[in-house]
Order: sequence, then structure tokens, then C-alpha cells
Amino acid sequence: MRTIDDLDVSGKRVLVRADLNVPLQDGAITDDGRIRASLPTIGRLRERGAKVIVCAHLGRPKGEVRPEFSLAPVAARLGELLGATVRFAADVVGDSARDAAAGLADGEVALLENLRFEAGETSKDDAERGAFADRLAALAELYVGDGFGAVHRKHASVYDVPERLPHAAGGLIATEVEVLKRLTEDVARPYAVVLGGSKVSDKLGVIENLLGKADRILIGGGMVFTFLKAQGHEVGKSLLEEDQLDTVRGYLRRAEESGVEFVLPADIVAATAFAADADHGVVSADAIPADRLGLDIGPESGKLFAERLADAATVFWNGPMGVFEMEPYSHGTRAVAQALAGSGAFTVVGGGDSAAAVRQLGFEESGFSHISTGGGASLEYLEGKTLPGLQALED
Ligand SMILES: Nc1ncnc2c1ncn2[C@@H]1O[C@H](COP(=O)(O)OP(=O)(O)OP(=O)(O)O)[C@@H](O)[C@H]1O
Ligand SMILES: O=C(O)[C@H](O)COP(=O)(O)O
Repeated sequence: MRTIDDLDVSGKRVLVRADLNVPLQDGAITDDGRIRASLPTIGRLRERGAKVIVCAHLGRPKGEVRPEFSLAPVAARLGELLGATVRFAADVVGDSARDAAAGLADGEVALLENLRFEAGETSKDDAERGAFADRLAALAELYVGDGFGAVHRKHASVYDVPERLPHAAGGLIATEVEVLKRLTEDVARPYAVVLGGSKVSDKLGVIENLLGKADRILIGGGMVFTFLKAQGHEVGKSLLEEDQLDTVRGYLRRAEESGVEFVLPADIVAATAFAADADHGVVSADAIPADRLGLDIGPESGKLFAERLADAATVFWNGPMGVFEMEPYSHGTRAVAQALAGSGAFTVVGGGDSAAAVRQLGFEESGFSHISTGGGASLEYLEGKTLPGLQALED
């Protein structure tokens, strides 16, 4: 892959695809890790006299303009961190974006509005995606892919634009790939993978491949309930992927046959509603009441997970163990972070919310070998899949 130092960027308009998908609460950014991670590449391009046009997505607004998903707060934070004005375009490829791009002086930065306000960005239809990519590419002369967290998406800004412009990989992608490669080569064993979070349908499939690689797979977060149900337990109102039950039963069977250990929670913190002040309590994992939903793994599970991680030489962790944003449901995530912090194992934490959780719960980043900006992206990388955003930069 070419790097930005291989491109002659001076005086040129450079479109940078970053992953600025940060957690927001009431319009305020609760963790700016992904914005910080984008700074070295943007900074390097500015130093070299580029006119930098940053594009990114926030959440999943599904092709509609939804103000709660605006990147405006991200533009403000990016400006603060850069110590420079960031022109914010109120649209993605419209008049505002064209004006912002055209008005940049060398070394200046603009941020376009949320790419996913445009249906073309995520379209599965090549022609629709391509038409949007044409308009995006027209804003710039060069393209830099730096949004590692989104490289697993075959989206216009990730996959199609680099087909249309001379391109290179930014520093973040290069660093992430370098570290994650270590997990695909000679991994020190036992190798444990901890999976949680809420993007259950996205991430269940990853297990298929991990069964041939990891020694232990620990399941927490929203994924737990599809496993518990597959084992014949009721899960109340918890997150459930009904259509994945057979697949999960297959995973459990194959794990047993191949000697991979699945570690499932023994207890669950179940609440009457998805709220911090809802009535909640610890229940056995096989006895979740019908009117409750599981929002964290319980204290026994926290201990069990810590114990199953204690002798691991390599650990990859994606997805919080519970709804850590609300204090009553943060303890499972804290238990796993505690077990890994400074453990001496090679520990990689991946994902926007997972990394945010570690920081918000007060753990030092230095306690982990690597904190990746990619959740789904790093999982798919570990699966050995061809990632559209990396493939596009290699061509
Ligand atoms: N039991 C649960 N029910 C509902 N949501 C849950 C549960 N456990 C965890 N979560 C939520 O999962 C979210 C994070 O999931 P996600 O899969 O997006 O992880 P991630 O680290 O951000 O990875 P990625 O970068 O791929 O998005 C958190 O906001 C958390 O509140
Ligand atoms: O949070 C992430 O994992 C990336 O920003 C990608 O977001 P997505 O899962 O909505 O495509």
C-alpha cells in the first residue's frame, strides 16, 4: 500500500476518509478517541500543504438527513484538537460541500456532513453507490483512506472513491494493520477472544472462523442471549437474534468437537427497562424473568471471565459486556478490563465503544498492548477476510 508520503499533496485537495463514529449523549461527545486517532494523518497532510477534506459517518441514519446524527459536534471537537478552524459543510456533496472544498487554502481543513445522510454511500447497488462516489470524488484530486473502523464496509467513501482517485493509506490504517497482523500469525497460546456489544448479527458470523483459531471464546454483552436461548433458556425481553439460533447451536456443537472452550455467563443483571433507574437485579443466566432484559453479565460471571483470562497469553476483546454507559450495568465490562489491564498478555481491545468503555471506566490505555479503533473491522481482519477498504487501497 502507498502511504501519504508517496503522494505529492502540496496545494492539492485531498479527501480523507476517517472513522469519526464517536459515542454521543444528548449531542455531546462522550469519548473522542476516534477523533484523536485521526489527528496524525490530518496533521501530516496539513504540514505538507494539502487542502484537507475530511469525510466520515456517524451512526446509522440510513440515507436520511437526521439532525441527531450530524457531524457538527465532531467538527467543533476536531477543530479544538487541531488548534485550527475546521470548516463544516452542511451537506455531503451539495453546494455547501463544494464551497467548503473550493474555499480551502493550503493546510486548511474541512469536514463534510455525515456520509450516511446520502443513500448512495451504503447502497448495495453498484451503480447507485458509484454515482454517489463520482460526486464525492469530484470534490478532490487525491484520496487517503484512514478510517480503519470502517474498512470492512463496501461503502462508496471506503471502496468506490479510491477507484476514482490516486490514493494512499493514512497512518492509522498502517498502524492498525501492523498490530493486528500479529494476531493472525504466530499467536502465543492460550488465545482467548472476548466478544460482546450490541451489533450481534454483524459479529456472530465471526465466531465461525474463530473456532479454528482461538482456544477460548468468552461471550458477554447483547450476544449472550442468543446463546442462552440456543441452550434452551428463556431470555425475557433481552436482545435476541431469533434467526441465528440454529447457527449458534452449530457453533456450540463444533466447539465441543474441536476442544474450543465457550465461556458463557453464569448470571445476568436483568432490568425491567433499558434505563439506569429501572428496577434491576442479578438473576441466574438460566432464569431470566419474562418481563426483564439482560443488560450486563453478573458478578459471578465477572469472576469467571477473569479466571478464564488469567492464564491467557493473547487476548482480543471486542464489545462491552453490558450497557456500560449506565453505571448499574458497567460492572461486567469493568471486570474484564480489570482482568486484562497490565496482565502481561498480548492484549488488544477493539471497537469504538469498547475503547471508550475502557477509558471511561478509568483504565490507562498503557495497560493494554493495543487499543484498536476498529471493532467489526478488526474482527473481520482477524477472520482473514478481504476487507473492501484495504483492498481498494492496495489496487
Ligand atoms: N446486554 C446488552 N443489551 C443491549 N446493548 C448492549 C448490551 N451489552 C452491551 N450493549 C451495548 O453495546 C454497545 C457497543 O456495541 P458494539 O458492537 O457497537 O461495540 P463496539 O466496541 O463499538 O464495536 P464497533 O466498533 O464494531 O461498533 C454499547 O453501546 C453497549 O451499551
Ligand atoms: O463503529 C464502527 O464499528 C465503525 O464506525 C463502523 O460503523 P458501522 O458498524 O455502523 O458500519
